Amino acid sequence: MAKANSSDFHVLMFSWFAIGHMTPFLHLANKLAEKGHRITFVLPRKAVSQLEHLNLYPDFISFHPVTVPSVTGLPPGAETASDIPIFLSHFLSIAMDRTRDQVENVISSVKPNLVLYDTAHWIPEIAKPLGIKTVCYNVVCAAAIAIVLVPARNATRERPITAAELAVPPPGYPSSSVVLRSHEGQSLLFVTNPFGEGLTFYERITKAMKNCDAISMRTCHEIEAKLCDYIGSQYEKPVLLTGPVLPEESKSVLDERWGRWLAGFEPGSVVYCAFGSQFIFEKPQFQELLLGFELTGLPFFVALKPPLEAATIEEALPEGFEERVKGRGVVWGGWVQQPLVLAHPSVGCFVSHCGFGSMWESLMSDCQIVLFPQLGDQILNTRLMADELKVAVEVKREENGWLSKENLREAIKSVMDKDSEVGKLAKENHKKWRDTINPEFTNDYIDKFIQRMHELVE
Ligand SMILES: O=c1ccn([C@@H]2O[C@H](COP(=O)(O)OP(=O)(O)O[C@H]3OC[C@@H](O)[C@H](O)[C@H]3O)[C@@H](O)[C@H]2O)c(=O)[nH]1
Ligand SMILES: [O-]c1cc(O)cc2[o+]c(-c3ccc(O)cc3)c(O[C@@H]3O[C@H](CO)[C@@H](O)[C@H](O)[C@H]3O)cc12
Repeated sequence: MAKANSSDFHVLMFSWFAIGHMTPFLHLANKLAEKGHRITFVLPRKAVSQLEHLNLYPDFISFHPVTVPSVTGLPPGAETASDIPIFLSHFLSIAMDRTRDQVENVISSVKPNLVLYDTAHWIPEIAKPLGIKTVCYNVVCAAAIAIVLVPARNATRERPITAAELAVPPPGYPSSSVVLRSHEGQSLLFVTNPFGEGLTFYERITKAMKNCDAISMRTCHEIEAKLCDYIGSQYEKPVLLTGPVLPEESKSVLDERWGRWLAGFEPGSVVYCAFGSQFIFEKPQFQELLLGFELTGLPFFVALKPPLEAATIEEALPEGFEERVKGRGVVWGGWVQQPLVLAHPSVGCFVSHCGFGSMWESLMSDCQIVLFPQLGDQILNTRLMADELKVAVEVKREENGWLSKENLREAIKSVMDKDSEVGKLAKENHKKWRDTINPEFTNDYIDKFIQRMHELVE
């Protein structure tokens, strides 16, 4: 490929069919577009309308929809991970692989300078013969890759990884604090389960990283330097960091009904809770969580999917809950504009699963942060936030993983009570990090990333 300036540099993006992946890819597309690059963003048809409002540069970023084929095991109409329970992700990855011909056609006709992708391990097989460079862009923390998705683990289908193995980091892993506690290895056992035809999750992601020209990550040296270096040495590849990549502006305003409701409370008093685009609670845990919010006595705004055993939020609420919290608590089963909710002056606390997207959004907000991680990578994000940066509090679990309403209340109180030492410390540390990750800092990361991306294609 010929040398290209920003104005004629064309990037094609193709990420895992999940809102938690496509959203950070699109944030990066916006930053590249801001500096004159053109982007073709290939994504499931249905996701176009879900993400359109985040496209800040429609003249530079074109969405190219692909048709997600029907696959046995995948519910009809499912196109992204939000449409399915997590245990069906394997079928979605089969569907993703079956879009290969469509993706190949777009790549051949667009002839981008570079393809940025994740999960679709076959992208380099298409791009390389056309002389197009590829970058595998990871939107989970570096720790989540380094702890299991590296050649040093040498996991195979025939010899699935065990919880005991996962309790010990791989040889050379450079952190003693961002690790899994003994029972937490369980949450990563899925990596040697099938994830696409003839492949495990481990094989798929390690292949995606082995075949690319460079690995990229949505993180920064200031938080994960050693882990990024470890990944670079494991794969023997250059590692390009993009930094946190969050939009500074938004095209939308907060829905009037939430804006009006939140405005009825004191500044910094409302507790907001959300668990990302995929996670679904079981009903008993869902109800206990709500009872925990009730116990705090604080106003709260909970945005969660209805639990597994219920079709609607209303039918899943604890007995008498609605009357008891009337006027100070809302439980909403649909999508909310999370970044705008976090930016609302009345919101003072964010209770989350610590998905990587929510992690960065919480770090950039003014809110106190309470974490209750559910899946493997979220546990490591929580270690970063609560143990390394000390900006958040993790809710204590019972031995069996259960979150009690009392423990949730304690965690929230510990950051929201004016006189709490824990709360003061978290607030101070949080402020330091928010000040560090300022627009100049994030812009420098993007400039460096762009420079290295251009060097790669020269
Ligand atoms: O109601 C909602 C829920 C979520 N969101 C947005 O959806 C995104 C969710 O992404 P998260 O990474 O936090 O969480 P998800 O669980 O959806 O993502 C998943 O895939 C990406 C990984 O990095 C995460 O760690 C993993 O949990 C965030 O940007 C959040 O602001 C909303 O805007 N409204
Ligand atoms: O839970 C996870 C623990 C871990 O150590 C690593 C990952 O990595 C990824 C990942 C996915 C795709 C990539 O290209 C790179 C990394 C994880 O992603 C989540 O996997 C789920 C699989 O069931 C999927 O449903 C979800 O949408 C992905 O965000 C998780 C871990």
